[in-house]
Amino acid sequence: MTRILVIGKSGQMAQAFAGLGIDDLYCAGRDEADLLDPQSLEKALKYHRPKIIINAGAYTAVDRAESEPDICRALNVDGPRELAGLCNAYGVPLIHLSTDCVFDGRKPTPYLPSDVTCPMGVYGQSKLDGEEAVRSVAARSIIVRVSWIFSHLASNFVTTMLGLAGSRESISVVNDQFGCPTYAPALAEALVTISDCALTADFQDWGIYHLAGAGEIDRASMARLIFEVSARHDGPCAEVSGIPTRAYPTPAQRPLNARLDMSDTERVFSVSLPDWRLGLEETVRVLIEEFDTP
Ligand SMILES: NC(=O)C1=CN([C@@H]2O[C@H](COP(=O)(O)OP(=O)(O)OC[C@H]3O[C@@H](n4cnc5c(N)ncnc54)[C@H](OP(=O)(O)O)[C@@H]3O)[C@@H](O)[C@H]2O)C=CC1
Ligand SMILES: Cc1cn([C@H]2C[C@H](O)[C@@H](COP(=O)(O)OP(=O)(O)O[C@H]3O[C@@H](C)C(=O)[C@@H](O)[C@H]3O)O2)c(=O)[nH]c1=O
Ligand SMILES: [Mg+2]
Repeated sequence: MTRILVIGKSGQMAQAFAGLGIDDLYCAGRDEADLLDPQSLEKALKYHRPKIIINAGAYTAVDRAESEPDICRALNVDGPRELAGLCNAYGVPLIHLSTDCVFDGRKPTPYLPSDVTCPMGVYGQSKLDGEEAVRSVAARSIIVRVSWIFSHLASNFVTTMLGLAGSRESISVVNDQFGCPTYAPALAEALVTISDCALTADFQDWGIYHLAGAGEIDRASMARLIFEVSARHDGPCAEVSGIPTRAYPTPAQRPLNARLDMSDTERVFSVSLPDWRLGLEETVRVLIEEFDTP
């Protein structure tokens, strides 16, 4: 029996869910549940008859989205809308993941779920439109905005930094983008707790929530910490020189302030994530073991 059906199999969060080793949690890859093919979604829903669905499928290439808006919107807006419609029809609540990129980062303090959104790029706009599509279609949905996910499971800022250090002595990294890094396995565990809460008979608190690792940092300091941990494990290291975002132009702009206020999530679900640095230790240790294994 499938209690929790996760949309996604090979992605970072999907792998983190699979890694929890929960018997009645099933991760469906796009061969089985394709966000671009509503019929396959319905087939998966009918087959697994889940109590709840977590959508971990998405288009996540922030820069590439600027030149591929159609596929980005198909995956982040149209797919979630179809999924939400099916969840409604079959009476299944939906947990949908979103991002700090729905904000423009101008707020000086951490963002509340109720703060005004203003995405700065195609990815952020698509995630915001996806949130609205899900909320308007599914009577029982929880949008969880997360940020700066990392792990040993897929490409992310930590793997990028360690990879670059293999061939460079010094790396320039932006020091004016602040956020809350989030360890994928800890996030997956917390999302299962949120699912369990949502499945209790008297749960009514559907809506938008924020969830990210405890502790905030800028990207350059995060890179330095990555190399500090790596040095302790005899892994690759590089000097980090902090630069302003305007000196590192990218196709898509990221919010300078990506920090999320998680107090609603703590209050409603009694869930919070541990300090992200604990996850960094584990991530770097495993990655270096993998480098060293012939
Ligand atoms: N990574 C980050 O830093 C952040 C991510 N998020 C959000 O978290 C969620 C998970 O992100 P993450 O795990 O990092 O993303 P990944 O890019 O690692 O994984 C993307 C997932 O999307 C799935 N997918 C792609 N195309 C389709 C399709 N046609 N049908 C079904 N599934 C498809 C992939 O499926 P398959 O398994 O079949 O390959 C894969 O599992 C997303 O909603 C993202 O927006 C929010 C903030 C930060
Ligand atoms: C590789 C590199 C990046 N950077 C900057 C670019 C960018 O502003 C920042 C982070 O780069 P990345 O491309 O790794 O991270 P990015 O893919 O933008 O991460 C985002 O992904 C999406 C999916 C989200 O939803 C966000 O929460 C966020 O996690 O670091 C440097 O300054 N120097 C470098 O050498
Ligand atoms: Mg990226």
